[in-house]
Amino acid sequence: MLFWLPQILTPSEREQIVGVLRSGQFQDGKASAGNLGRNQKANEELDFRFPAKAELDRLVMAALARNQTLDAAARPKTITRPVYSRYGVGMHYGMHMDNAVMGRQDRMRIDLSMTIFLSDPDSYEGGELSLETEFGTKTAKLPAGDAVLYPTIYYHEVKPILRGERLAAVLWIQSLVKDPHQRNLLYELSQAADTRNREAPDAPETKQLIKIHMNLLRMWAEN
Ligand SMILES: O=C(O)CCC(=O)C(=O)O
Ligand SMILES: [Fe+2]
Repeated sequence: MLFWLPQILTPSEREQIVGVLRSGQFQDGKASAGNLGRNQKANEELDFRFPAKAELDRLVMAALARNQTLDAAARPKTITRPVYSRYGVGMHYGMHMDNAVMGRQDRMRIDLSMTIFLSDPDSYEGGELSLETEFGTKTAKLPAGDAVLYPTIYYHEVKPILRGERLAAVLWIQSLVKDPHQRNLLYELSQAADTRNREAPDAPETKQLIKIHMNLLRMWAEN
């Protein structure tokens, strides 16, 4: 399941990030690519040593932490720091698989990938994120401040930029629930439980839904 998370960043947060990126030091994205992605990757990324990056990371992490859809859809255990990428005209990231495991000392399994779109989609041409799913090719080119969240099980690419510039923040998540199917069932169940809890908080089936949701999550969550 692919999730569209509208306005995960407020307009002012997005502007703050873009403002810092305007004066940022970028380096060749190949530096951070795994072996699998290096040849496909033609973009630039904010230097991880750039002093203002820590402040941006805090801002993004706080935005992720308050997003309830993300919590229900991903059940995050660990979230990487964001990579801030810049694609100018002609840049792209060809078809690749993201690494299944990241980190050196603190290794984490990668279950979900996320792109937060930072540029107004009208300001650049091309630059769609395109995913090869079991339901065919799905593309995302979202309004600035919106994010797409997807299980890291698909080949995907960023199409070449034909005009303008595409800024994005990308990050990866280890979930408490590693099986995408179980995660999706829990997401739907939490939706149903929330809806019934709003409509009929005292109904017996509301209690039942909440109980099943909690106990399935307990059964499937691994720490
Ligand atoms: O920028 C994007 O939308 C995705 C980038 C990507 O696939 C990656 O960094 O692995
Ligand atoms: Fe990727």
